[in-house]
Amino acid sequence: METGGGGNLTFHAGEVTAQERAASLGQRGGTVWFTGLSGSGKSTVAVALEKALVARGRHAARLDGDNVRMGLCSNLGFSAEDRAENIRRIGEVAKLQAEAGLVCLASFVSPYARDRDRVAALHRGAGVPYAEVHVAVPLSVAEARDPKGLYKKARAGEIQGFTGIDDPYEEPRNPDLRLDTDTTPLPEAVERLIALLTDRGMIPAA
Ligand SMILES: Nc1ncnc2c1ncn2[C@@H]1O[C@H](COP(=O)(O)OS(=O)(=O)O)[C@@H](OP(=O)(O)O)[C@H]1O
Ligand SMILES: Nc1ncnc2c1ncn2[C@@H]1O[C@H](COP(=O)(O)OP(=O)(O)O)[C@@H](O)[C@H]1O
Repeated sequence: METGGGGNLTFHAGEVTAQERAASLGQRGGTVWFTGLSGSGKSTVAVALEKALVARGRHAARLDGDNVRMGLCSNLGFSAEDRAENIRRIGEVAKLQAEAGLVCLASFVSPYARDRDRVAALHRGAGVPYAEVHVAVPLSVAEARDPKGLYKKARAGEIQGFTGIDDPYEEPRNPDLRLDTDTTPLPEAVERLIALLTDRGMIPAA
């Protein structure tokens, strides 16, 4: 894999172990990757989970599609190549946050399984806890919600390559959790996520 630096880079390790960091912070941290159609509820669920975690004295941070595309990824569009680069960059940032001991909540459409699998492999290769959550609703539900009016624009031909309309969404084959937000109320989704985070050792049991 191209690593940049013309082969002249050497990783500089720190002297704080993951165990020492976890003891200092009171949690191990990790990445929760939310994937799903626009309007499926990724951001809504991540915001509620972050609030619940912080209320419990846990350390969490969010990375969110629109927000990241306003800064770190402002040079990227929505072609398959740009989406791959978007997810690659965010995967690296999520891993850095998780290695620093945060519970990183990453909410991205991330429609391609290959891009998601790379992020999962990046974390697993470094021994960083990771969970993939499919925030799932039928397209008809996402389109009826249309919180930003984007489906309407896509149907009118004002946006091309919109996921679910004229661009693919590859459903996760084996997610760690599937949340059907048309039938799962938000508080129940948060409870199930806290149980998942605890099970994966990202946060200690209450
Ligand atoms: N063509 C197209 N397809 C999908 N989504 C689009 C598109 N154009 C703009 N938007 C808005 O951008 C948000 C998705 O950005 P992501 O970074 O999550 O996309 S991706 O993971 O790189 O596919 C997405 O945000 P969410 O609605 O929060 O998912 C949309 O608001
Ligand atoms: N149980 C639920 N969980 C999450 N969102 C829900 C739920 N029920 C209704 N919604 C609504 O669905 C919309 C989801 O929008 P958003 O969170 O921005 O989705 P995404 O980040 O996936 O694009 C919001 O308007 C939210 O209020």
